[in-house]
Amino acid sequence: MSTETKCNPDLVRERAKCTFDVNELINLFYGSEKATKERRHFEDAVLAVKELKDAIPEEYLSHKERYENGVRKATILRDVYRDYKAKHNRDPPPNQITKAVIKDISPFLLHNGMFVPTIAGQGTPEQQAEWLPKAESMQIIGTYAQTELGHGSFIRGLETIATYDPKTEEFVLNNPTLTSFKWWPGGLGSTVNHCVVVAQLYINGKSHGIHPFIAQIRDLDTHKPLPGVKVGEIGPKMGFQTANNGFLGFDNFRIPRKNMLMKNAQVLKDGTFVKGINEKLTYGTMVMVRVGIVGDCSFYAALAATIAVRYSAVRHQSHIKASEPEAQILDYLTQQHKLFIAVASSHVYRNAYLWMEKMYTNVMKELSQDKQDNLPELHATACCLKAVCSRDAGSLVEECRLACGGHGYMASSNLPLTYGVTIAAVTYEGERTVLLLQTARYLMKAWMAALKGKVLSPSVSYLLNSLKESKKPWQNTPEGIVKGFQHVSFGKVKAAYETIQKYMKQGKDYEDAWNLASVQLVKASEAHSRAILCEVSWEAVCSSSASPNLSRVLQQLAQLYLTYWTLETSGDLLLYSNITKDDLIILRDKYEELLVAIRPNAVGLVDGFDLRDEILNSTLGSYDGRVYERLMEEALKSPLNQETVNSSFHKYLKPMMEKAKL
Ligand SMILES: CCCCCCCCCCCCCCC/C=C/C(=O)SCCNC(=O)CCNC(=O)[C@H](O)C(C)(C)COP(=O)(O)OP(=O)(O)OC[C@H]1O[C@@H](n2cnc3c(N)ncnc32)[C@H](O)[C@@H]1OP(=O)(O)O
Ligand SMILES: Cc1cc2nc3c(=O)[nH]c(=O)nc-3n(C[C@H](O)[C@H](O)[C@H](O)COP(=O)(O)OP(=O)(O)OC[C@H]3O[C@@H](n4cnc5c(N)ncnc54)[C@H](O)[C@@H]3O)c2cc1C
Repeated sequence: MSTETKCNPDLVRERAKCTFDVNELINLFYGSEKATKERRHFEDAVLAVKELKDAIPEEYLSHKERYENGVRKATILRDVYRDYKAKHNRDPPPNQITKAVIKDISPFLLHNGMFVPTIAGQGTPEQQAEWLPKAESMQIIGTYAQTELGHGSFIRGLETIATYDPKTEEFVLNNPTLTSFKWWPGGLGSTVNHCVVVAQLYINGKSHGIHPFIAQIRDLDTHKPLPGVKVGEIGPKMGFQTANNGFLGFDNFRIPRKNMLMKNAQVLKDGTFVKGINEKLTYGTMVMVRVGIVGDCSFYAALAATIAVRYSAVRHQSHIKASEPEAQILDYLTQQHKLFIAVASSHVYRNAYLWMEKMYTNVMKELSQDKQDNLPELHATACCLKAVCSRDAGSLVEECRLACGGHGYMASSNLPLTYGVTIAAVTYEGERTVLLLQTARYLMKAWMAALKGKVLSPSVSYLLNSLKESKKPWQNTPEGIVKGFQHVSFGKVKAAYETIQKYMKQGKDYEDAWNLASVQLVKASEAHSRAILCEVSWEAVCSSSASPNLSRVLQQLAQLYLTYWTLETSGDLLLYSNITKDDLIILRDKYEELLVAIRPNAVGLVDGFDLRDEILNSTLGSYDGRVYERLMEEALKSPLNQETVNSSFHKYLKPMMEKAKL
């Protein structure tokens, strides 16, 4: 982090007021002092590589140049990772330094994030031994090719076909229609030479559902598409410009039998199909990534909050009192209302991620012992938390951007790009509504079990408690609010269930009744997610090892999250819990008191995310607060400022002006 010598005086004053030790917060957020040290050490090593610095901002490059620059930097970054591993005999610590280097999305994201994990998770030990060393050392580069032009959400409807030919012991891959073309996979455009292709398996004319296959699609020397492969890039998007998303189609393209990833289902030499213990295990990589996305949401909320809070401390505009100098915009309560929820939410998502990671690890361990009891709970929880956190995080980033006024609209603030990247997660790895409806299936089953008095899984056991406790009076405490959200979820689950029953009594079949109740079902899933987020984050804060000074502030943040959402969803609470109008008025006042209480620590709290200037990549958010100087410095980098008179003056403007004289 930079020293404070050249710091903006407002930021110096803000840091002096902080009531807790920022380093303690950093160490708590990232796990330990050791973890902080190692992460910073690795970040230093990356940032020391001169070739990773951009000569001009990426926004001035063409689509093609931007991609090429992304690949260039991704390969250098990969060397730094490899060298670190060789020197320390372990992977680099978790870090976000790729953001300081690639800025947008790495063309290798899908290689590291899904190609390698799919081989590890879906391959037999022999398949892992064949492909993992090559993939991990980047002798081969891959992606995860599942989505097609015609189908993304409903993956049983995928049209890519893998037909088994027992004579040659090969699968023949085909994309028979335009809609069957793979569309979206990151890196597919021009980077990868391999992919995991998800395709419908046919043996002797019989369909056996979708399965993952490894296909080499480009020559390793020339990088030309292999015969029978049509591949390309899909063009510019809202973000993800350097992710190199692509399309892919096969025409009678043959791969050996051993290229079907066979940890779950298998195809024997003679074409016998052997079912796996659970066909949904084929969806395993998606579950893992959904868990990871909750962690990403914490990062993006922290990044946007750091930029907007620091900027708001430096920016002065208008007066609170006419007799006083222009106020820091951070002193306006409305500004605090916009920003502090982003700071609080980052902590909430972080705690939810750590909680989900534990659940994921436990279930993976159980699956390795052929125990699947907790898989449905993992799937349902990962679906709804991914759906709710990604949408909330996108809205928080946008609110932070708006809170920076006009300057938030500048690319150099890094808030527009951050919004584009954050909001993509609402769609990828399972579209929001579709995932919430998956959770709703689980909630309906849990509700039916609750009605029968059965024991429920931990994440839904509150449904049983709520059945018993619904008449207890409301309590205006954090624990009481958590219970309140559980009552809302309980009420919405019950209402959705009863709506389905109502339609069925009217003669509708279950599927139609489900569709007619689906707005309520989605809302029930959202309420369930909110109840989990509130409970998990409050418990994490209560059980944290923080010092009293830090603990006080973390509790304020957690309470801010609870009261913010109580006030946002007060209608639901009035409907489904025993909260009263008077309770809500008390909580409204409490919320405003919390904003005021957090205000002196706002800059300390975002410093506690420990995001370096290079990661923030923002004129508005740097540690030293030199906002106006950086805005001007960045503007001067515009190619239009590299010449006094642009040629368009002579070509167009002058002729136009002269014509106008005639
Ligand atoms: C912990 C460590 C974390 C480390 C993190 C690392 C992170 C790395 C980051 C990397 C970033 C990567 C960037 C990603 C870029 C984007 C990539 C992509 O988008 S890839 C494509 C993603 N596509 C999707 O997500 C598709 C969404 N659709 C589906 O998943 C499915 O079609 C569906 C689940 C919506 C429906 O499937 P279907 O087979 O039709 O099932 P049913 O609805 O009929 O349900 C039947 C039954 O199955 C259960 N089920 C469904 N899925 C699962 C599952 N994954 N696991 C367990 N069980 C599952 C479902 O609940 C039903 O159960 P039932 O008891 O019958 O109700
Ligand atoms: C930036 C980005 C990167 C991506 N990277 C990859 C990748 O690397 N590999 C890959 O394979 N894919 C990738 N994808 C694709 C992504 O996984 C899909 O776009 C996503 O799963 C959504 O599917 P869809 O586009 O078919 O949306 P659709 O399902 O067509 O959604 C359109 C609308 O229909 C609604 N809808 C659909 N089904 C239902 C239903 N059953 N009930 C109610 N409403 C429904 C949705 O709610 C939504 O409102 C990426 C996508 C993006 C945006």
